[in-house]
Amino acid sequence: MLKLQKVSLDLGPNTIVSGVDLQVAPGESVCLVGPSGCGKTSLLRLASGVLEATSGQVNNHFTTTAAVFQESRLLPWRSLLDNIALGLKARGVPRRDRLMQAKELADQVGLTNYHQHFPHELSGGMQQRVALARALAVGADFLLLDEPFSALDVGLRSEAQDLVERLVVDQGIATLMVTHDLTEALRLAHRIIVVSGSPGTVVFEHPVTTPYRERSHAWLYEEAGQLLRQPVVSESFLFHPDSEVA
Ligand SMILES: Nc1ncnc2c1ncn2[C@@H]1O[C@H](COP(=O)(O)OP(=O)(O)OP(=O)(O)O)[C@@H](O)[C@H]1O
Repeated sequence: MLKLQKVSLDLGPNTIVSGVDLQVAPGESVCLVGPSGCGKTSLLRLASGVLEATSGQVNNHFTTTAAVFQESRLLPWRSLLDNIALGLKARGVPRRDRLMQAKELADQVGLTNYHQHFPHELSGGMQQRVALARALAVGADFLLLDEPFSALDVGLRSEAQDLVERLVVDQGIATLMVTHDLTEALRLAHRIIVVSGSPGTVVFEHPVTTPYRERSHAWLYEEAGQLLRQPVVSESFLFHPDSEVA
């Protein structure tokens, strides 16, 4: 369980987030959405322990937390398998064992035929899957995902979302994911949290109760439309239906 209670963060003279309460339960998938600069990434960094709250409490009771970012941050001079196995190396796992585990993970994320490829030989979507496999290699039970698919085109993004869905549904891995895309959040989340303002505060929460298998494209767009009808949501997406020119 991750629990943020009344968390505020000052960086230099600026208050970045203020009075944020946020929880992620074991196996739960939570998406943070909101306008640029409202403090979503800062909340992930607070959750990971990279940043310390100025006030309030951050308690992360997950055993192993791993993060995947917008850019895959792979080591360009290492093969796909070595990149996946990086965290295992740091933990002193012998080379044979870590390569075996890396192979299994590469297969799990659909990269069976690319074991010896280097990052520059992989597409952006493949690189993000390697980054996910690397997070899984260390046995993460909690994944922090910071817009991991925003640079991908529609097809690759959909494949990557499938993978995260499987991690959540089949393996019960908890996730806290930042995305600018409301349909992505609706597809992957058990709960959506809208952060807005400066400093950022939680302005809206939306539980997504529809089972994953029933979240069709039509449903996603209808549901996103419904959500955007709530002024607090549309305002945080800087979308003002009433002011649109006919
Ligand atoms: N190290 C820092 N020092 C001072 N201000 C910072 C620092 N890092 C971030 N900020 C400021 O904190 C605010 C929130 O940044 P953050 O990256 O958390 O927002 P975000 O919601 O994730 O934005 P985006 O959606 O554009 O990625 C921004 O105004 C940013 O300029």
